[in-house]
Amino acid sequence: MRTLTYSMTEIIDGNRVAQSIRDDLSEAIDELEDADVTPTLATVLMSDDPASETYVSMKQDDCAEVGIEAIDVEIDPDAPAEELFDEIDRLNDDENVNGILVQMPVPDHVDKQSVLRRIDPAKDVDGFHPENVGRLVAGDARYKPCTPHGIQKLLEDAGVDPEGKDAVVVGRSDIVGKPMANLLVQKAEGGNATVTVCHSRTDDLAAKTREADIVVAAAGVPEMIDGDMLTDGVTVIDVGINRVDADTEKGYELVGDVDFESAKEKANAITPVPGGVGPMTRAMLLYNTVKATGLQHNVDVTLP
Ligand SMILES: Nc1nc(=O)c2c([nH]1)NC[C@@H]1CN(c3ccc(C(=O)N[C@@H](CCC(=O)O)C(=O)O)cc3)C=[N+]21
Repeated sequence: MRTLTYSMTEIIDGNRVAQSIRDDLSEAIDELEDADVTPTLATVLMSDDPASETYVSMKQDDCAEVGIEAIDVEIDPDAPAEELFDEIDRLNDDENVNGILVQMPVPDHVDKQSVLRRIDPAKDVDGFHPENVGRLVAGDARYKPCTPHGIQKLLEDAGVDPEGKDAVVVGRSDIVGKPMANLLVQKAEGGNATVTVCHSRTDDLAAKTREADIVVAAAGVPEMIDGDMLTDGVTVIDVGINRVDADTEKGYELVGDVDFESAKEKANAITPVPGGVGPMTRAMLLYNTVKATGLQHNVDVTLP
């Protein structure tokens, strides 16, 4: 008897999952409207980097789609840091503003940690303020950082429960790697994994990733994880959004931290770039903005 085996790899559609989050946010937004409150997000851009400009404008479009009011603040990247701090203070004091996002990176002459500390933690919809980081680590998160939270939603959608699994996070950034590892290890839904955090000083990365049931690639190095570094049946989450020069209309193409074609041969499920994690990051920003608005106005909102 011959056994025919074949495997189907699920391509996890971040655009679809993000759309369903946006749709499901309408319930909470209606509940806020019933209380005469329109959730409002202020984005602050102090950069002329085209990628940053693109991301901020996408966030504004997302807000318009779901009925969140967007306030768009731009600061000359050559202006003194005080100008940014004054703007943050003004937004902190503005009762109509529920969420504040200062697009990273800020210019070199602006101290990033001071920016993160300056934002009212109640309006810190990125979840980057030390108070919110502390609460996350303590297992009492208020605003989960958008990218790791979005990844939890993608895993859930793909039917991958991290509980009991070996998860390898590649990258130790404050905005993705560290909070991702924290969420995956926590004794909570979407957590309970055994987590290894790898980074640029890791000895024999491939030996670690080959042991993983779930790999989250967030190192910011184009296509650094390939199929040879993975085991059969792995779930691969690619956080990379590297712009590499290419002969396209825009002059670049987006490449993940994962070599998609070879990784797909091993994976049971994998996120593409674009159309994977990126749209989820934006959807969870809307989620946090709605959550923030509910908290600030004592409205018990129904979140997806
Ligand atoms: N305070 C702050 N908060 C952030 O959340 C933040 C930040 N600063 N600085 C930069 C990074 C990057 N980031 C992205 C979000 C969505 C996409 C995204 O939607 N990407 C699309 C494609 C985008 C394109 O076509 O260029 C996709 O992957 O399908 C990308 C990148 C948020 N960030």
